[in-house]
Amino acid sequence: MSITKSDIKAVLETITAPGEGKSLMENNNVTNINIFGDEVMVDVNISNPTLQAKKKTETEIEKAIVAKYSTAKVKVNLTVEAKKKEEAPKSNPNLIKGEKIPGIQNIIAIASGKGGVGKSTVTANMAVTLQKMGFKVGVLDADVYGPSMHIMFDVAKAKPISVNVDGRSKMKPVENYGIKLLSLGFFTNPNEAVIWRGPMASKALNQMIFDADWGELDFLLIDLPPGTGDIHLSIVQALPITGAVVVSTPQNIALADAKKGVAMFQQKNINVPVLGIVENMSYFTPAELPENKYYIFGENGAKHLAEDIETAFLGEVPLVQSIREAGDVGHPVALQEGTPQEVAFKEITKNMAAELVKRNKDLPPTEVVKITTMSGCSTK
Ligand SMILES: Nc1ncnc2c1ncn2[C@@H]1O[C@H](COP(=O)(O)OP(=O)(O)OP(=O)(O)O)[C@@H](O)[C@H]1O
Repeated sequence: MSITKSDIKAVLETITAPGEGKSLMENNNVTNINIFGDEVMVDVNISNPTLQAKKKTETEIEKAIVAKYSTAKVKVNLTVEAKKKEEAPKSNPNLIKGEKIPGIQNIIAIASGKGGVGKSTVTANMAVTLQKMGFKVGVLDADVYGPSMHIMFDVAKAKPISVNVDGRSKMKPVENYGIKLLSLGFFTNPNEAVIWRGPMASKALNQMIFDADWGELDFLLIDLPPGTGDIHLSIVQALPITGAVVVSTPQNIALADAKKGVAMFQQKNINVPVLGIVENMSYFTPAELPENKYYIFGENGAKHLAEDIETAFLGEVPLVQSIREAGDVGHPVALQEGTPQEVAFKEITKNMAAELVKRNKDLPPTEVVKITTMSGCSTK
């Protein structure tokens, strides 16, 4: 039986180049196919210049064709050419346009300048609240320093399985409380310290986004690592983020770092809209004195910061024991009904969604940020 071009096209329909999101055929990566008897020559152009991406694409093409047509002698001519950047609209010269990830409507990054301010707690509870509002929600734990989302969702021992989607093998997110979750924590040994460098982290995250079976999502929340270093730039560089939420306590030292976090997203070459600031641990309320408020870390600090830097203030979360306990046992407080904590997260989430609607009306989609000169994050 002789091999035809349409046979080869059908095989190439099942392969995706790393980071492209669509099959080689759908994405117009295949520029030419020539067949002489058993010899099959495929010309492919991809936009990811890493050696790994090139090797992976070549090998997958060869393997897939030979698996179907065992006598085929396959030659892949692979070239790399970054896709041309669309011009930003004239009225908004600083904005970067971009491509969305198929099936995922909004990617929200949750960040904090300082560590331990409750970024993961806010992410988990915002995810639960969005799910209760009827949205389809996914969470990606990108905290390279200490992933915790698998614990907060009570799936610490789970491992994502591999599933076949349209002939392609994909990672299936673990699900609990109706929320899909992928975490770097699923792939690391809890007893071993893992040092992720920027390019490694963004590669792992790329896979967790593009090679995962997220299905249709209204929201994908990304729990970023604390801080504003190179690793953040690598992550932001790898993903088309719709908007960012910055979490801070009212304490001066945390606020100074939160300001840096906001500034990072607002950098000209990153340009991710900041949807607002959440103030966590605003005041302490003991369970036995629910009317009392003790402003341990200062009062209204994040509210004032939001005013200063003209960013929305999304709301405050009190410091209460039940929030910590709920996180530890893997049952976020937002799952409760009618408690002050649940109401606080509902308010914050509604405000975030309102800011997002404004953002989506006013701005074009954010492009995967392209940074070429930043030291230590040479992922491209
Ligand atoms: N409002 C709150 N009330 C009580 N405990 C809280 C509150 N917010 C967070 N915590 C607790 O504080 C600790 C740190 O919170 P969390 O892990 O969410 O912070 P983080 O900013 O994500 O930390 P990291 O910098 O390690 O990523 C956790 O034990 C959490 O349960």
